[in-house]
Amino acid sequence: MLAELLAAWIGRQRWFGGKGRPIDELSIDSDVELTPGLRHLIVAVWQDGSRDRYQLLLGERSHQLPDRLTHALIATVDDTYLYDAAHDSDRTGWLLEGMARDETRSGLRMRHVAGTEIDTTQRSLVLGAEQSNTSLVYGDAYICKLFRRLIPGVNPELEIITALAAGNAPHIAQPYGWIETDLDGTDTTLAFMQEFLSNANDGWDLALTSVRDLYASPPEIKAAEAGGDFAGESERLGIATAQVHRELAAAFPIEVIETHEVKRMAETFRRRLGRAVAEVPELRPHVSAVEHVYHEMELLTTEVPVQRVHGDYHLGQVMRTPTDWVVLDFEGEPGQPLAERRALSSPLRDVAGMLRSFDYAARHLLAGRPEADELEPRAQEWADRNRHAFLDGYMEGGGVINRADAALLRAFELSKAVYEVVYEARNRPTWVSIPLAAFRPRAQL
Ligand SMILES: Nc1ncnc2c1ncn2[C@@H]1O[C@H](COP(=O)(O)OP(=O)(O)O)[C@@H](O)[C@H]1O
Ligand SMILES: O=P(O)(O)O[C@H]1O[C@H](CO)[C@@H](O[C@H]2O[C@H](CO)[C@@H](O)[C@H](O)[C@H]2O)[C@H](O)[C@H]1O
Repeated sequence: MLAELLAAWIGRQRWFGGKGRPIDELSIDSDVELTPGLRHLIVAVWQDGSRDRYQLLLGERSHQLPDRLTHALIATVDDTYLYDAAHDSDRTGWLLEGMARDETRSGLRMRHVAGTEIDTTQRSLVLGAEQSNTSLVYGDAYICKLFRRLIPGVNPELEIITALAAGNAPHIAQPYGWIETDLDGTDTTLAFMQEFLSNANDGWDLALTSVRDLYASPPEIKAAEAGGDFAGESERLGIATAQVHRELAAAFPIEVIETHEVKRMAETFRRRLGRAVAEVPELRPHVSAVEHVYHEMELLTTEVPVQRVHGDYHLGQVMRTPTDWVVLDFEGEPGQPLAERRALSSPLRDVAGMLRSFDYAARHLLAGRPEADELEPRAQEWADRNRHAFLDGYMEGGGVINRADAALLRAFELSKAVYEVVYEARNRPTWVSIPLAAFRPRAQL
C-alpha cells in the first residue's frame, strides 16, 4: 500500500530522474525508523526493465499537517499524514544529532568529521533550487546535501572534500559530517554536510551582473572600461583553480598517460559525439570540424599528466566569499557512471569547463532575443576578456598550459560543448543555441 502511494508521488518530484516514463513498480528496499514520526526509506523504482534507487525521509503526523508542510504531502492514510520530511524542520534536526553522536541505525551510519563539533540546535530549510538532489540549509551554519538517486559507492564530493580539508586546503567549504549505508555490499554515501557560505555569491550570478552591466552601457564602452568589469575576478578564479588542482594532485595519485591512451580518449570523445548527434541533429553540420579537432589532439598530444579533477567545472560551482573563491560540488558530471567520475583526468578538462562557462555567461542573456545579433560582438568581447584573464590567473597560480596543450584544451572544450548541447536539449531546450555557438569558427585562445 505505501509502495503504491510512493509510486504515484515520486514521478512528480523535481529530483526524480525517470520523468516522462511510466513507473512499472516501486518496492521498499529499506525502511528504518530514525525517531518517532521520521523514517528513512530506500526505494527501488522499475521503469522499462531497469531499476533506480532513491532515498526518502518519510514523515508521519496524526490528525493534522501544518500549512507549511502541505506542499510536501505524499498521501493521507486514515488519520495519518505521510509527507516528505526533508521539508520538516521539526524533524530534520535529528540528522544533526545523529551525525554529532555518530549514530548507527539498522545499517544507516551517521558520522561527523573528526575534530569538528556540530551545533544540533540549527533548524533547516530546503534550498530553493531543488534539482537532482535536495539540500538542507541549517541556519547559516551548514548545508547538507541528500543524494536522491543512489549510486553504490563513496560519493566523490565526500572523498575529495575530506581529503582536501585534511590538508587545510583554503578554497573549499569545510566538511562536517555524512550519512552512509551499504548498498549492494558497497559503502554508499547518502548525505554530505558542509559549512554553509552564508555571505558568498554564486560565480554565475556575479558574471551575469557584469554582462548585464556591459549590455546596458553605451555601445562605445569596451568590456575593460565598463563599471562591472569581471576580469579581476576571473583572474583570481584562475589562481584559485590552479591551487585546487595542486592540492588534488598532492592528495590523490597522479599518472602520465601516453600516446595509445590519448587515442583511447579521442575515441571516447568520438563515441560521445556520435551519440550526441543521434540525439540532437543540430550538431550534424559541425561533426567534421569537431572530428578534425579530435584528430589534431591525437596527432599533437603525446603525454598527458592526469590526476583527480573537479570534472564538471563551471561558474555555478564556484562561490565568491568576501575574501576568496571557493569551489563546490566535486561530484563530476551528473549522469556519468561513478568509475568515470572518479577517473584520473587532465586538469585542462576543468580549465576547458570554465572557459565554456564564460561563453555561456556572455551569451545566455541573448538566447532567443531579437537584439542577439547586434550584441553578439559585445558577448564575444566579454567572453574573450574573461577567458584570457582566467587563463592568465591559472598560470600565475602555477597551473601549467604549454604550447602543446592548446590542441588538448580545444578538444576538451568541444567535448564539453557536445555534452552541453545534449544537457540543454534534455533540460532547457531554449538554451541549446548557447553551446551550439561554440562550434562556430573563432580565433583560438
Ligand atoms: N557550502 C555552500 N554554501 C553556500 N551555498 C552553497 C554551498 N553549497 C552549495 N550551495 C548553493 O547550492 C547550489 C547548488 O549546489 P551544488 O553543490 O552545485 O548542488 P547540485 O549538485 O544539486 O547542483 C550552489 O549553486 C550554491 O548556490
Ligand atoms: O551544476 P551541475 O552539477 O548540476 O551541472 C549540470 O548543470 C549545469 C547547469 O546548471 C550545466 O552547466 C551549464 O550551464 C551553466 C549555466 O547554468 C554554465 O555555466 C555551464 O558552463 C554549462 O556547462 C552543467 O554542464 C551540468 O553538468
